[in-house]
Amino acid sequence: MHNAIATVSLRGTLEEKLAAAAQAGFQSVEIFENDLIGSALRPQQVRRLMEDAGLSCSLYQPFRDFEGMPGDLRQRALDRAERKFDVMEALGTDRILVCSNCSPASLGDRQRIVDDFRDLGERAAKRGIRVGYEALAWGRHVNDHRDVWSIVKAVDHPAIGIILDSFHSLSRGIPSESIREIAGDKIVYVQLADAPLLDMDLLYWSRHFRNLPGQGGFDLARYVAEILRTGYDGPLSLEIFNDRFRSISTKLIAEDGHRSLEYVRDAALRVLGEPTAMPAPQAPLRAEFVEFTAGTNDVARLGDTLETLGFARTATHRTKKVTRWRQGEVNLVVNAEPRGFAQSYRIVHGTSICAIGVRVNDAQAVMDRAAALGIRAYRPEGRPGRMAMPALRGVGGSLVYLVEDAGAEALWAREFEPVENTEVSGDAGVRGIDHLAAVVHNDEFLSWQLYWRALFGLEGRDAQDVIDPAGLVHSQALQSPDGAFRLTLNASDARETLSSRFLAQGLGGGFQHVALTSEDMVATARALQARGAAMLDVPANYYDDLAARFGLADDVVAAMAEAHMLYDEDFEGNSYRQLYSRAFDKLFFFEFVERAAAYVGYGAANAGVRLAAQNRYRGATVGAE
Ligand SMILES: O=C(O)c1ccc(O)c(O)c1
Ligand SMILES: [Mg+2]
Repeated sequence: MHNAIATVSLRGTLEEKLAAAAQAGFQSVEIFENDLIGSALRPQQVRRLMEDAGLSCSLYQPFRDFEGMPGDLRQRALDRAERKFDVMEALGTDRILVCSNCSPASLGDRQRIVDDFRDLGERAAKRGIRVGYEALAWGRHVNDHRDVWSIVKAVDHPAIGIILDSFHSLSRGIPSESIREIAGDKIVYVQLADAPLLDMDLLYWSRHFRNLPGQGGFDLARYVAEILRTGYDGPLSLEIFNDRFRSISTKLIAEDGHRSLEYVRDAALRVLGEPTAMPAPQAPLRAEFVEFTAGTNDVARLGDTLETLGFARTATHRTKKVTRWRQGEVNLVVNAEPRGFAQSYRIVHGTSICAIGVRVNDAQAVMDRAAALGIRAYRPEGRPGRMAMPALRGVGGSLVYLVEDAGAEALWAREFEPVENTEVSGDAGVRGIDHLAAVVHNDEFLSWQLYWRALFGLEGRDAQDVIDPAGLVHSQALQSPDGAFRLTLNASDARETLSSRFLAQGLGGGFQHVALTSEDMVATARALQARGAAMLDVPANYYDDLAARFGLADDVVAAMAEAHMLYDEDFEGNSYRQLYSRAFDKLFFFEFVERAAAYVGYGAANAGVRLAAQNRYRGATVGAE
């Protein structure tokens, strides 16, 4: 059992694809026919390249429109197969994929199909080749792996078996339990792909939208578990047709691909209750802190902003220029160190969120799982000094610190000296952190989903397309199963959306806002107003529409308008109330939310209104207009 990847999954020349696959740790590749045909390298040269890189060739594919051809076309198909066997010999592979026939000329007659495969099996056996038959979801007569299995059984030839491809099975909703019928030694090869759940023509969906296990909506853990249950121990291979993958970093996709296979194998073994090579994913218990990096000139200004939002400076770091701000259970850390990670991050991104801390039960187990998934730990370069807690590389170069639950309070006490006589003039009613929102490059949007899902077992919730006045923004929410830790990822191809401006101004992806919980949004709004917090204006039209949509009483709507509050309700009447602060240097802002326990969204219906409001402040600075 090893990790493989089809060359079609990666961008670049065949040489680049092979180099990236080897570098990322794959043991073998599927040579996709078009990649060979378009290459200046002869098959023998490709073989040498693979050997030099430590790769084997586990499959040649696809061989199209073979079975059930009428008249002369039948012999032509068999002759064509012999030519491909020659190529395979030169490439050094003994497995070929025959995908089910899509030709309008093909006949669906079962006996003919069985006879054709028996003929092909005889020819393949003479050359030491195994043929795998794959049901394309849009095959003309055969489009279901259960049909393929019944044909393979009828052919009953040692050189003929089945190839399973998760996309074709799961896009048609074929139950994974059906794999139990298949004999493990008749599975010639396994291809894996995930995909977003779209209501779309199967061929178009498959050719453009496949993605890596852990990036889409299929239950691949169960699919792979059923395959392992048959005793199959051949390669698990990625076959990803994705428009974006064709244009973005080969290295990124190869590395993410390898991670996705480690992740899905681990998840499948867990489904089976079998031992695995890495610790189980641990969902964060909560976001423990958010760390801001601020230059000396910005520290006071940021502090003033935090005070208007109801935070109090409660402690200073014992040895560093770092302060701890609190409100309710929320910890914000402001790092003004003149050297080190926070300072480096500040040089690149400006005063911004440079790290988050997540509370977990067992930090070492998270670090071990990260290592098994190829996620890099952070270790300060050149300054091997003590680190208060372990950290991992996260979005856009920011860090994810791990705070162990059992020692969390002791850690704070050890690192920070309480500030005496803090003037606490009441807060804004904030209790905790509802969610963190990150903006990432569109090219890395799927990469970050995989990171959080594979490492922490977060679950993907509804994807939303949000309308910014300057273009479309894709948003994907991820959360721990119990909702105690929530994250949204946002990305946009349009050049001037708020997300894209954040990326341009901050030179890369990162956390853009922190959503804080309140149990009484009206009181929070009043407290914020009293403290002089700069809040986002919401247009009157919004409130007219709100009254109409939810049938709210005039005085309720008037109170919301007065508070600049956004409101949403799900179909069961569970409510969500939101307020937004103005952005600090246009780089980050705060949201305040009051979430009914059963409300699972993020006020997507309000996002367009919020983005339009933020768009109106373009060019202006807080307090200047
Ligand atoms: O889209 C296709 O034609 C195609 C070809 C080969 C495959 O293995 C596959 O899954 C799809
Ligand atoms: Mg396939």
